[in-house]
This record gives sequence, C-alpha cells and structure tokens, in this order.
Amino acid sequence: MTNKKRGRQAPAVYISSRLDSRFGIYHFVTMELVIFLVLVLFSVILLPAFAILHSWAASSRELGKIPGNLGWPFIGESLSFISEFASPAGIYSFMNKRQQRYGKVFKTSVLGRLTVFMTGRDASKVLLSGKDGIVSLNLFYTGKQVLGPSSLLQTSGEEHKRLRRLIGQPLSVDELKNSLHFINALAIETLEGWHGGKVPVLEEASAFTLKVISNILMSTEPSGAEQEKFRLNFKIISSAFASLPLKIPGFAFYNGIKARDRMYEMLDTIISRRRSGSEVRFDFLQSLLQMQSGEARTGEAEEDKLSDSQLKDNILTLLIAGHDTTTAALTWVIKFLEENPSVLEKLREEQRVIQENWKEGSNLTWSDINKMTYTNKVISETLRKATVLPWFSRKAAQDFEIDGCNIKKGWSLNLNVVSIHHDPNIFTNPEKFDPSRFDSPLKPFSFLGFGSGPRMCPGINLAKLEICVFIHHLVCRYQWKPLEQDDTIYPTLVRMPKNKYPISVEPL
Ligand code: HEM
Repeated sequence: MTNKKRGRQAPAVYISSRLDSRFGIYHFVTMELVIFLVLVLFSVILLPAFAILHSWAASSRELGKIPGNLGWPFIGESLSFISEFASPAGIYSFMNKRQQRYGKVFKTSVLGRLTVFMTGRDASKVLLSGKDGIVSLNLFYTGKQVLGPSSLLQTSGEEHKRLRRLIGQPLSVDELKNSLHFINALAIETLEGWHGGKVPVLEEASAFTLKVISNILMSTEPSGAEQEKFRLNFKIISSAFASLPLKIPGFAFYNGIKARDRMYEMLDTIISRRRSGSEVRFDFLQSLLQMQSGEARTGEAEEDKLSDSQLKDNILTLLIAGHDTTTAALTWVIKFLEENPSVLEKLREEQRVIQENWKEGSNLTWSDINKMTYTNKVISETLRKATVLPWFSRKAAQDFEIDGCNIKKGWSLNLNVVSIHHDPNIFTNPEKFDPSRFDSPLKPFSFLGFGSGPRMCPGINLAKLEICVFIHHLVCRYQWKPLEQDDTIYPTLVRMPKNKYPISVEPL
C-alpha cells in the first residue's frame, strides 16, 4: 500500500469488500447474526406486538356496541386515567366525565385492559349478588401469580364458600374478642410515640395495622427481627401486586415473587414449630392447623382441612386484602375528623362517656366497643366519602344484559363504586362529610364500603375493631393538626393521601 493510498480515506464499501474476501467466515457469521437478530426482533417484539394488536382489535370490535372510547391501541385511556387518579377528585372525575357523555355503562381501555365500567344500584346488584354465577373475580395477572392458585380470591363456587367459612371463623366477633387486649395495648403504645415533631399518619397507620394482622394471623411479635423481616418482605410483595408483569431481576414483579417465597419459608418454619409442639399459640394459624389435624371438631373433618399451600396462600391473601385497606381507612378517618370539628366533638363525647363509666384502672372492654355507635357511623361515612376501593373488578361468566347493553361472557367488567358513593340521588349533598346519613338504614347496594354479597369483606369486624380502638385513644387524649394542605391521591388500587397526611400532635 503506497503512502498516497494510506493518506486517503478508504470508502466503506472498499473496506467491507476487503474484509469479505479476507474473512469469509466472518462474513458468514455476520450474516447469520443479522438474520438471527431479525428473527429475534420478529419473534420477541414484533410477533407479540402483532398478536396483542390483533387481539385488541378483535376485542374492541366485540365491544363495538357499548358506548365509550377505547383510545390508542393497548395504551387506551390509561394516561388520563392515571393522571385523574392522582387528583383530589380521584378516579371519580374520570368516571363522571364519561358517565355524563355515555351513560351508566361505558367501555374504555385502561392499564392494558379493555373493560366495561358500570355504576348504579342495579349494576351493583347484578355484579355483587353473584346470582346464577353471572360473574367471577378478575385479578391482574401479577396479583394471581403473587397470591397463588388456592387464594380465596382465585376460587369460585363451592370452593370459595368452603374457604370463606374456614377463614371467616377466626375473624368472627367471638374470636376477635381475644385480640382486643393486644390491639388496645398497641394503639396506646403507638400513640405515645406521636408526641412532638411530624407524624406521617399513613406510615404510622400502616405499621399499626400490619402488627395487628400479623399477630392475629400467626402471633408475630410487634417488634423484633421476625416482625422486621416480615414487614420488609410484605412491603415488596404488596408493591408487586399490580405491577408490570416482568419477571426480570430488578423489576417489582420479580422482587415480589422472591419476597413471597421468603415469606412462605418463614411460614413453613412457624408451621413446623407448631406441629412439633415446641410452640403453641391461639391464633388464626393454630386454629387452621388444628382443623387440618382433625383436632378441632368431629364430623366435616375432611372438608375442614386445608393443605399447607392453601393455608399459606390464604394467610397472604388476608394480609394483602386487609392491610392497605385498613391503613387507608384509619388515615382518612383521622383526616376527616380534623376537617370536621363538629363531628370530632360528637365522637369525642361518645368516647368520653365510655371512659367515664370505667372503674379505676380499667380499660376498653368488648361491651365498650359495642357502645361506639357514632364512631361506627363516622367509619362508614369515611368509607363512603373516600371510597378506598373505588371500583370492584369482575369477569362475565356468561352473557347477560344490563341497562340495555349486552355483556358477553369473558369480558372484563368493573363496578364503578365511587360514582355510587357520590350519587346525589342516593346521598344528598355527597361532598359533605355527614355521618348522620347512616342514622337510618340505607337502600340495599348503595353503600359498598365493605362490598356486598358472597364476596363481602370477611375482615369487616377486625377492621372496625382496629379503627374504633385507635380512634378512642386518639380523641380522648390528643389533639392534632395537619402540617400540609395537599389533597393529592396515591395512584394505587387503594386510595390513600399521597403526602401520607403529616400532622403535629399534642396532649389535650
Ligand atoms: C377498612 C378496611 C377494609 C375495607 C374498606 C375493605 C373493603 C373490602 C371490599 C370492598 C371488599 C369486596 C371487594 C369486591 O367485591 O371486589 C373486600 C373483600 C375482602 N376483604 Fe376487605 N376490607 C377491609 C379490611 C379487611 C381486613 C382487615 C381483611 C382481613 C383480615 C380483609 C379481607 C378481605 C378479603 C379476603 C376479601 C375478599 C373476599 C372474597 O373474595 O370472598 N379486608 N374488602
């Protein structure tokens, strides 16, 4: 090669052809690599994308006659859904706009799902009464994977009834009486840590409710290494519940499955301690283990037995279903009480009368809990106004008609609860926080704070007990004020204040 030639920039084609002739194998490998990459691109990205688009187009054609807008393929109306979710009016404004435009039943596409939203007492009755097995529960893929196949939330029909019976028993009023002392002591201890400084109520409520439920289910101590390990794993599991379905290290779903496995290992250790007799407790787990070994009752014994994996899946189900909901409800009660001084005064009066009847040194009893009628109305009004679960998801198990719309088997349906709770025809002046709405019985399927029908919340008594006890000690001993005015909502399945409702607290 001459100097002149060396100084000139060789054209790319020249270099490539020289490489071609000198490195025939290289050329072959390169071509193979290119073909391979094209195939990978085609099969990993384009093929699934075409398949998704094809099925999206087919489903959207099916939903054709239902009024509404499906937005962009796959993305649908998710962006406006998410942005309105975080606004103070929350998902209600998304629902309301569409309801005004299309009526009580409308289609949309949110969070990767083509779905039909419906509202009103008639829709509630059809979707929640479970008559003729018209619908089944409709969890996200990630939720199903995290909870496991034998979770109560994944069963239907007779198996669902059996699980509800077994799970409902340890959550019954009679069994909960044994937990009053623990909940009371924990509420007092938690509130004692609230003096001075900034208290993020949501975080505190989260720690309180997790300690209560883990103690009721498996006697986990409220502090110490086991509670900390349990809390960390639980946090990771709950953030995977409605995450992107990517089982890739670093992603929430992958981490959640790993944390679930660690949590199940912890449960296995506790179960074997109980079976060996080295640990005896009187909790939810123990009662199910007794049923499993046939010690509890005679007759029905086979029906009352849960396998270890059914047991673990359902302990996790109760943790997931009962934790965020109770945390959010407790936080909203504290917020709404502060915002409504006359309600706070009336509630404080009820709680003071209860205390005045105590003998020296006594504390809350079960009969005191039964006297908290106004407090219970405040809880209901909180669940109406905040609607911590703004919609309930179902899947049509058969074709049926509702409000003149034909629903087809397999469709994803959502009961828009927030619009029922804010319907002025059902609740006059719905924006007002007014516990007296619950003075007289409401029409069926109008208040759905704990749901209705066969899937109605089995944790209702526990949730109310936790809130009543906590609120009793809070209002009898302390006053509080918010440190920030921010009504933004966390865009998660359970509605909670995004700023965690920071307050400052002083003794009365
Ligand atoms: C204030 C707190 C709570 C609220 C607002 C609440 C609300 C609800 C609602 C609305 C449903 C029905 C959802 C539907 O039909 O799709 C439900 C179901 C459920 N809740 Fe709760 N809940 C609370 C506390 C709890 C607690 C403490 C537990 C457990 C210890 C629990 C366990 C469950 C379970 C397992 C289900 C599913 C029932 C089934 O599918 O048969 N919840 N809850």
